Amino acid sequence: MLNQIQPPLLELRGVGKQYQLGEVALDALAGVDLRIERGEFIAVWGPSGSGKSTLCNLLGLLDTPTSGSLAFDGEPTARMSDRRRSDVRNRAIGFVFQSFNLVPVLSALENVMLPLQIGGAPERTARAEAAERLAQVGLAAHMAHRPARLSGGQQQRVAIARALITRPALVVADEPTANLDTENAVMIIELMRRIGRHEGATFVFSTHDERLLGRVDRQLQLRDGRAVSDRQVAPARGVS
Ligand SMILES: Nc1ncnc2c1ncn2[C@@H]1O[C@H](COP(=O)(O)OP(=O)(O)OP(=O)(O)O)[C@@H](O)[C@H]1O
Repeated sequence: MLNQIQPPLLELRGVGKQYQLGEVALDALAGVDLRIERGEFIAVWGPSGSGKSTLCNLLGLLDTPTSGSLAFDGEPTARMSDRRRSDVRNRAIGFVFQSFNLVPVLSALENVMLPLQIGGAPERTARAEAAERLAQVGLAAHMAHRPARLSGGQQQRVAIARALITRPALVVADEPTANLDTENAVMIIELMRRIGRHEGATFVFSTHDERLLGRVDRQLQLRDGRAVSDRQVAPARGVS
């Protein structure tokens, strides 16, 4: 039976993030109301300085709002201890970064294994699951390569495999295509979309590239720290 009372994956009410720069207070985000459900594929877009990274950091529980409330899976983050917040982050959230952030001395396979090993999984299990993930992103033939031997698009695919290895409910990707050419950017977005759809994971990625917006289900536009438009462009998939 459908569970009608399941809370949204993320719920933001009047969220603000203010930075104090000497005497001056800067509102990087102000009054953001947002509900994100399981299985959504969302682009956060807007010009430089509009608050995309700040929002990604809040959604990924890397940072906390200075006003308003944010709940992850129904649990208000304001009531989470630092320890609890990092537990939730490690268990339920994967990250993809603009500059890939792979460990240069490790192979693609070892990079993808890392989150499982940090979580205490036996090496054999981690190795098998990482191999499966790399195959899923089309890199079965590149598992032994170190990042320097991979193209930017391939490195980002390794990073996606790494973000997914713990089967997170949410993947937050801050400008994942900023260092890629258009062909690779489209490939990365399509890959995230396909995997999100297949596994019911929620993907939120930020971009300033409007050409990518046609490939998402929902477009959240930021300007000067405010959500100025929130468009559902494809039916929400949710998770059955
Ligand atoms: N740690 C910080 N300290 C002070 N101000 C900050 C900090 N982080 C961000 N800001 C400011 O907050 C505003 C929003 O920044 P943010 O990085 O979220 O925007 P963005 O849309 O991601 O920009 P970009 O596309 O250039 O990455 C900007 O004015 C920025 O200068």
